[in-house]
Amino acid sequence: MSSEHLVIAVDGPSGSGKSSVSRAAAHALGVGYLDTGAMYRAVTWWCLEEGVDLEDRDAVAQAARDIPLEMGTDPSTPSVRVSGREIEEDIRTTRVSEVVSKVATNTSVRPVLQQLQRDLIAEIAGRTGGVVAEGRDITTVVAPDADVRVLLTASVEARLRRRSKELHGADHDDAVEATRDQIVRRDADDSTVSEFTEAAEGVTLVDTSDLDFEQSVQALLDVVRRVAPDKVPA
Ligand SMILES: Nc1ncnc2c1ncn2[C@@H]1O[C@H](COP(=O)(O)OP(=O)(O)OP(=O)(O)O)[C@@H](O)[C@H]1O
Ligand SMILES: Nc1ccn([C@H]2C[C@H](O)[C@@H](COP(=O)(O)O)O2)c(=O)n1
Repeated sequence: MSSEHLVIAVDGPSGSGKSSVSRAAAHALGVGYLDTGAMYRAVTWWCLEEGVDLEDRDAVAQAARDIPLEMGTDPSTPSVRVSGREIEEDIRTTRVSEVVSKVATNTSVRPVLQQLQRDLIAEIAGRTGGVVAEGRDITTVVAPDADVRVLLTASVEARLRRRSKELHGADHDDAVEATRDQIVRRDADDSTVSEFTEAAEGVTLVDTSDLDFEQSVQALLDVVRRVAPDKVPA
């Protein structure tokens, strides 16, 4: 990327650790953070609140244009606001998770949010000296010219175990099965509109299947320091 600021793009499948690892890396680097999945979730939440039919593609695209959305960009205090109301917790509920792919696979919505994400990436990077932006299409569509582009992945088994621990506090077989829809079905739906299973040209693959959380953060930071040493804040 031609700007003087450090732009890091991270994509990956559900439960790979994109959000938590990207947030920790942004914190370590002292730069801003953008969770683009939270933007699809916020539009979904707003449509449910406003009674917009998620099957009505044009109405949902209009909602994506109209939503009074404010994305928090401090990696230590994630925040998503709509009309001034904090909805960070509301957008993580099963009610939203179950249907968010309907919004994310709406090809009239995607260009609206993608442009908003490009604008936010430029604004955050200018304000904080850099940004880690994560999602499914950041390395390929939103910021293909980012300084550092990483596909953060992990095996389906590892991702199911992680999400299962997060949602159910356990990773025994029943809990893992209860989590399958959140990982496998959602990835299948989402991958119809974005490529996040294989690293595109120039994108570094980081497989965290056998890494713990701290090691995953370190692996991402290692790539950043190797690929863009001159832009890493002192
Ligand atoms: N390397 C790791 N080892 C163990 N647990 C991890 C690791 N990376 C992330 N986690 C944990 O896995 C869970 C899922 O991580 P996270 O929410 O960051 O994934 P994600 O890729 O952003 O998922 P989604 O796209 O569905 O939001 C979290 O509880 C997180 O703390
Ligand atoms: N750049 C992005 C970010 C997210 N999505 C989709 C994938 C999910 O269906 C939904 C929520 O994402 P999550 O919070 O689970 O990472 O949004 C996308 O299509 N493109």
